[in-house]
This record gives sequence, structure tokens and C-alpha cells, in this order.
Amino acid sequence: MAQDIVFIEALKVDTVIGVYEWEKTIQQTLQFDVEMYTDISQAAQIDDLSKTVDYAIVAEDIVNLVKQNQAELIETVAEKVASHILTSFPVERCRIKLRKLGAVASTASVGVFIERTK
Ligand SMILES: Nc1nc2c(c(=O)[nH]1)N=C([C@H](O)[C@@H](O)CO)CN2
Repeated sequence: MAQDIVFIEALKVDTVIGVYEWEKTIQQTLQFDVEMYTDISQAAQIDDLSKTVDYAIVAEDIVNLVKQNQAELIETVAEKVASHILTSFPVERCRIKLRKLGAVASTASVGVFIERTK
């Protein structure tokens, strides 16, 4: 199994998210940390982006996915993002930490941390 990781840190996406009615009328910020387990050795050997995971494309996909799929729970969002990454990129395993910023008073952050395997 690949031990290499391509990662994205602190990707922020503004979207409609939440369980309560008042949350469905505002935009809130989700923040993603994503770790994608993939073998980078071939890409490194021949210096070729097409042989690894393009983090810019993944980041763009996450923004589009979140904005196009309105959800109540951050669990739903994290699961969708993980599923997309595993089915669309050469990634064996991914770990996603998803924070909902400013959601709960007096906290540094709240969120979910999931790990999914192909
Ligand atoms: N495990 C979760 N707990 C809560 C969620 C959530 O998505 N997952 N969401 C809410 C509300 O939408 C909250 O963010 C508003 O205060 C509460 N708990």
C-alpha cells in the first residue's frame, strides 16, 4: 500500500450548510484538510504531473461538489468528498478533516474526521 501523501490544507468553501431553518438562508464556511494516499514515485522519477494526483484539480472539484450539493450535516459532505476522490483519482485511501467554522460558540473548531479506503 502507498505511504506517500498528496495533501490539501485549510481549503475554505462558503456554502449553505446546516440542520436548522435559519442556516438554510445564510452562507457558512467549511474548511477541509485532505490527505490522499498515492504512490508518487513514478511522477517524481519522470517529473510528470499526469502520474500523480493534481491537488489543484482536487481542490477545484471539492469547491464545485460542495456548492452543487446542499446538505444539512457535515458528515454528508465529508462522505461525498471522500467518495469522489477515491473514484476519480489514483488514491487508495483518503483522510478528510472537515471543520465548520464559527458553528459553536466558545470552541476552537467543530467537525468530523473520516478515513475511507478504495
Ligand atoms: N455531528 C454533527 N453535529 C451537528 C451538526 C453536524 O453537521 N454534524 N450540525 C449542527 C448544526 O447545523 C450546527 O452547526 C448549528 O449550530 C449541529 N450539530
